[in-house]
Amino acid sequence: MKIVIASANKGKIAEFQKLMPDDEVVAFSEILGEIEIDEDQDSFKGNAIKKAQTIYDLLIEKGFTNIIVISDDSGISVPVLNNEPGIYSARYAGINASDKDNNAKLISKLNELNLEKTPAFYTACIALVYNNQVYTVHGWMHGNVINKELGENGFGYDPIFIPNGFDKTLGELPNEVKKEFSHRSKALNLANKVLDVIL
Ligand SMILES: O=P(O)(O)OP(=O)(O)OP(=O)(O)OC[C@H]1O[C@@H](n2cnc3c(O)ncnc32)[C@H](O)[C@@H]1O
Ligand SMILES: [Mg+2]
Repeated sequence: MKIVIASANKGKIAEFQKLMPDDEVVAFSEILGEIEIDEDQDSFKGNAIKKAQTIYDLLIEKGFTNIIVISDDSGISVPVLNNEPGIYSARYAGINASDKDNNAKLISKLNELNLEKTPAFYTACIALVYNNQVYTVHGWMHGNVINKELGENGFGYDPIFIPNGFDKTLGELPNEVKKEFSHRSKALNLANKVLDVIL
């Protein structure tokens, strides 16, 4: 089945392709080119719906029929920092901030509090649009963030995130390990259950 991913994040798109090996998973940019969507909603859910619906409407306008669009709005929350950066994870260190910039900002916040390590969790909201109906599901992954980057695997905050039950960061652990229990995998499992019912 052809599923259009309403994301411009290469790390996320790669994870979706690995998580759905039997489907044809296409990034929206391959069909529509580059599009900026203003993530101005106040929740992961609001932004996920906005991204999925925007791409779905553009594809319908182009004459596509019977398509499934999936978006992902996600981020990391650190309770000791009042759940920062949360929905602002992509632009924590400013608009157009790189993963390195965002990790450096989070590390500096930990250092200000003299913390080498503190609990944190990832959230992913996946919005799915099919037949002009929107469905949303969430997944979470708990662990700790540390005040140094370790490893090159994954993307985003993965080099500073140690999932519960492990003593290595997601930057050090193989991608296959993250796939087993990530916020994105858990949300996608629920999205697949929705697809089982609506298709
Ligand atoms: O909106 P799209 O186009 O999907 O791409 P994005 O990178 O802007 O994605 P978000 O708006 O959802 O922001 C998510 C932020 O949280 C980070 N993030 C989300 N999931 C992650 C994961 O599995 N591992 C590491 N960082 C993650 C990611 O690096 C971004 O900085
Ligand atoms: Mg975004």
